[in-house]
Amino acid sequence: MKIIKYPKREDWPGLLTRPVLNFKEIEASVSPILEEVQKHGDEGIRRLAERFDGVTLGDLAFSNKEIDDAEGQLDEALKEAIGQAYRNIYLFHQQQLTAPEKVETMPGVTCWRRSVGIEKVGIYIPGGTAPLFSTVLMLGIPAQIAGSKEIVLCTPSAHPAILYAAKLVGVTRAYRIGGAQAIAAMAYGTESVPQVYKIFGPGNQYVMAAKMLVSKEGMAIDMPAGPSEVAVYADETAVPDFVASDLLSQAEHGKDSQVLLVSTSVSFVEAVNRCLMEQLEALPRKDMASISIDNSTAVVVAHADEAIAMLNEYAAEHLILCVENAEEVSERIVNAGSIFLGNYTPESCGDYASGTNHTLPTNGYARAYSGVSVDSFVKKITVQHISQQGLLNLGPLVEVMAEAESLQAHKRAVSVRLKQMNEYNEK
Ligand SMILES: NC(=O)c1ccc[n+]([C@@H]2O[C@H](COP(=O)([O-])OP(=O)(O)OC[C@H]3O[C@@H](n4cnc5c(N)ncnc54)[C@H](O)[C@@H]3O)[C@@H](O)[C@H]2O)c1
Ligand SMILES: N[C@H](CO)Cc1c[nH]c[nH+]1
Ligand SMILES: [Zn+2]
Repeated sequence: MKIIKYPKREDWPGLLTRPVLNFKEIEASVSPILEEVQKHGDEGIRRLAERFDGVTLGDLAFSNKEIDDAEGQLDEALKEAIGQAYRNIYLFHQQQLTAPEKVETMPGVTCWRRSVGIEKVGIYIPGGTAPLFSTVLMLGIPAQIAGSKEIVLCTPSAHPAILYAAKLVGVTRAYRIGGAQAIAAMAYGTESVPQVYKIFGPGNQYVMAAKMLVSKEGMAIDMPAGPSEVAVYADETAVPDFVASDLLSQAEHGKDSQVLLVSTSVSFVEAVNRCLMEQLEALPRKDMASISIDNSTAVVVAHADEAIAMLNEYAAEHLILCVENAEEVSERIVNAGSIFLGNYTPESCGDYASGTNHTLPTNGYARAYSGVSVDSFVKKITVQHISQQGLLNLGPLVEVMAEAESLQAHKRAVSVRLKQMNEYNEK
């Protein structure tokens, strides 16, 4: 792990830049993929799957039989774990649905908002390096709670746990399509894949770039959720072995994942680094090969205030606070996707089963975006009702405002009603 001690303030931006993402280059390779699907539909998808996944696709959709048979291929312990994760995630997300409250802004003028599930949603489930069936729960459960009628799933992996989870969350159609071509299929629609109204889900840099490109063309997306990352802020109350394990857990997502440790203690950082090396060496050879710590950095700062300023500038997807008074410190964090407090709250628990959502903004987007929630799957429609008395109260001031904007037809829509009410009252 690279260790940087007491960097100058002006060096922070360079230090905190996610090093591997060059959006211009990635977009240039993703644009032709989108075009191929737009022009050639299913055939384009098949060609791209051969090229990028090395597979020859027959039917693009998983059959009902494949989905039904998936359950039989999972052992009981995994099914039970998925079941408990489902219940925790459901419980946490269900609280996010709030009942509409009617507000009387003036006597006789009532306004409220209704939440309506987006009817057709597309969820992308990463499966290039690992079959992330937990993501099916993270996207499917809020879609279910929101009341989305059509849930289309795309993934490059045919792992039975993905298909089993898809059935649990009520996916209507599932397709064996991965990468940017999956995003294109759901954005434009093809002979087999229906076009959706909003696309959700994390993925590698190609998937994330594809989502951003189709969003420029008007497709709604949840957020830019690319390669996973974690920042840990730890002091001497933290356990170096635990911190090292958290850093490795996100480095495991791929070579483009970045992990960052911030601390005010040089000796603590060095202890974490030793643990990191020991843990890496203890891994079986095949796992060792898949974890890269090339993008791991530890920064030692002089003061807690500086650490908090740095973390707010970095805006991590996941932020673990293993410091004294972690909850108080968390109140000072304004940019992060999801925060984990204390020595016994590993990020892995949020990744799978504590209840919160693991689809979160990466690459600094946590400055402006939230992670996925039920809100991401609903539209809020405002409704209002004005009684005759309400129009008598509100109408005259609308007439004044419309007149001032030189919009006579707007004014008339009020005047015609006020006039009718006056005539009626005079009779
Ligand atoms: N931010 C989040 O909330 C979050 C959550 C879970 C996972 N993730 C991230 O999701 C990612 C999963 O990545 P993955 O690769 O395992 O699976 P993936 O499903 O995202 O991508 C695999 C697909 O990428 C395409 N591809 C591969 N090489 C390509 C190339 N050179 N050009 C164009 N397309 C190419 C292939 O078609 C393949 O099907 C990881 O980076 C992980 O960190 C993020
Ligand atoms: N850490 C990933 C991004 O939040 C989610 C995940 C899925 N499986 C394991 N981890
Ligand atoms: Zn993870």
